[in-house]
Amino acid sequence: MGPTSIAVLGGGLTGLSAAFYLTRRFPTARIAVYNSEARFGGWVRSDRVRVSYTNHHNGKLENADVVLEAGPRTLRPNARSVLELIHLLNLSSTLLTVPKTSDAAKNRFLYIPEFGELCRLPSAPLDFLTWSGPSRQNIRRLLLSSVAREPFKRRNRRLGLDDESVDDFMTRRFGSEWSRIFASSLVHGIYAADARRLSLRSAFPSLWEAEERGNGSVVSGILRRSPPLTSDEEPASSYELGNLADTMRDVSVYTLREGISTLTNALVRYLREHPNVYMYGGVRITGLRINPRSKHFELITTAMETAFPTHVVSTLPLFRLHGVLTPAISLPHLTANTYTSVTVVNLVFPRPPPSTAPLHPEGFGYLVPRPTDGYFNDNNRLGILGCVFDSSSTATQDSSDAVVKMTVMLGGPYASRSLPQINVSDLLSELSTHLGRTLPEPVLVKVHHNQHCIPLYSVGHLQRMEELRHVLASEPWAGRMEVIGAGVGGVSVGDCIEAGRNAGRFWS
Ligand SMILES: C=Cc1c2[nH]c(c1C)Cc1[nH]c(c(CCC(=O)O)c1C)Cc1[nH]c(c(C)c1CCC(=O)O)Cc1[nH]c(c(C)c1C=C)C2
Repeated sequence: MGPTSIAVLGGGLTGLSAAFYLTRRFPTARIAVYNSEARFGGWVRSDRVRVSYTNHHNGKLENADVVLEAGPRTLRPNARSVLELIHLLNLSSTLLTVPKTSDAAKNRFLYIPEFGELCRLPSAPLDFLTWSGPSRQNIRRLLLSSVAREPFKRRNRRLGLDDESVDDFMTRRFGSEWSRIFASSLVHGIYAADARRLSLRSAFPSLWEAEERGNGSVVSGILRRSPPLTSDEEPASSYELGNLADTMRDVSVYTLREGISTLTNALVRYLREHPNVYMYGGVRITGLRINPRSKHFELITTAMETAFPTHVVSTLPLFRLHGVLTPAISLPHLTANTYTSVTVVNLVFPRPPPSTAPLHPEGFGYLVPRPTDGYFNDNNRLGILGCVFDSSSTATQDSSDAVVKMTVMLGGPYASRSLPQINVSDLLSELSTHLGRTLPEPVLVKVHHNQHCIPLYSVGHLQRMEELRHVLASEPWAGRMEVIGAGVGGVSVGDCIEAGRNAGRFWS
């Protein structure tokens, strides 16, 4: 029987996207979205904030309205699911794009404490010829020697190995120093996690495939032409993009005028206006069971009588779903992964006059690799994972360019340091060391502690999720409940929306 009443558990990006596409797929079904917080949107949180301060150079009172993000801040144009949603929700006019040729797109930095300065990463192979900066020899040695030697290294994947950590994979192919510096930084920027614990096949499946394609060499595999679409990939033509494919030509990243929340707010508006959709904000799920005789779902919440949906889409973090299931119907592997917590600190500074040095080089920002002796030493006291130079890419959101905004991310694998209490003067002093200049007093500091915001896919995650899907397809679930979202299959905005887009695809 097709769904007549669908419960969507979770009102973050995945839950809202799922509800949106379910209204299109099952226009007559009753759809209820349950969100534990009164505010929908989950980790996506953009705020427009007014800052007022006295300009010390001319004594004038200055005002600026700036958009600050507590979660994702820029989007990549290759995620078609995001573009489709922007098109379908009529948000194209709010797009702000960053061209591939801009400094924000080309200049990415690492802060490697041993080198004591920001090191720009090459953005193209020919960059090595014109590359400048005091650390270039060190980076060139590290980057080039390992990458150039890799194709000549013998195949060294152990027979029968079906997953390993990102760090083990990178060390095997490129060496331990390369892995510690580059792989750990990349993993900090995406997963805010320890590369020694993250599953390569879940986080970077294309590298695993490249190694196979390159007969053991990742570099050769990348240089070889990619295979055609795999059977579970959607052809580009199945997305309704309007003219967004053209708009996104030569775009590196993009955002929306009022920030990424523009998307979640528009979804909430659409769903609230839809007659068959019921939005329950500030309502927690406390229990989910299946009546053994009728086989109907029984959903117990903090707000209302028990609900009896015919179908359920759970977008809850897996450990939360585990907490609401009765033991009789518990599902496998829901507690196998831990979730990472990230403290996000938005900083707004007055822009220094043009005659003085800028606060930071133009660019995307920088990442800090794992310290040589791990996460529990004193080299990175505050547990800084990286810093984004927001003004380089999203200044067009703001009412004035008299201010500079940046965001520092802390915590993740430095677990014990990701505490909500941040000592701002310690933070500024550490950032000043990274940037090689003394930062002025910020005119605004905003701290968000994102507790358990990103799942850490441990080795074997893909296999475990396959087993979970298998159990959900059999009795008593019989395919009537789907478990989707960042906890299962991909942490990016595109992955979350894609998962929502596919919700209920096989219900008829
Ligand atoms: C709250 C902090 C987050 C950290 N990672 C993510 C969030 C929301 C999720 C994430 N970040 C990136 C990706 C890659 C795919 C994508 O959709 O772009 C994902 C899933 C990459 C990324 N990391 C940072 C930025 C600004 C971007 C996007 C732009 C780009 O790749 O050019 C910065 C950053 N994020 C985190 C840290 C520690 C960090 C540090 C500078 C954790």
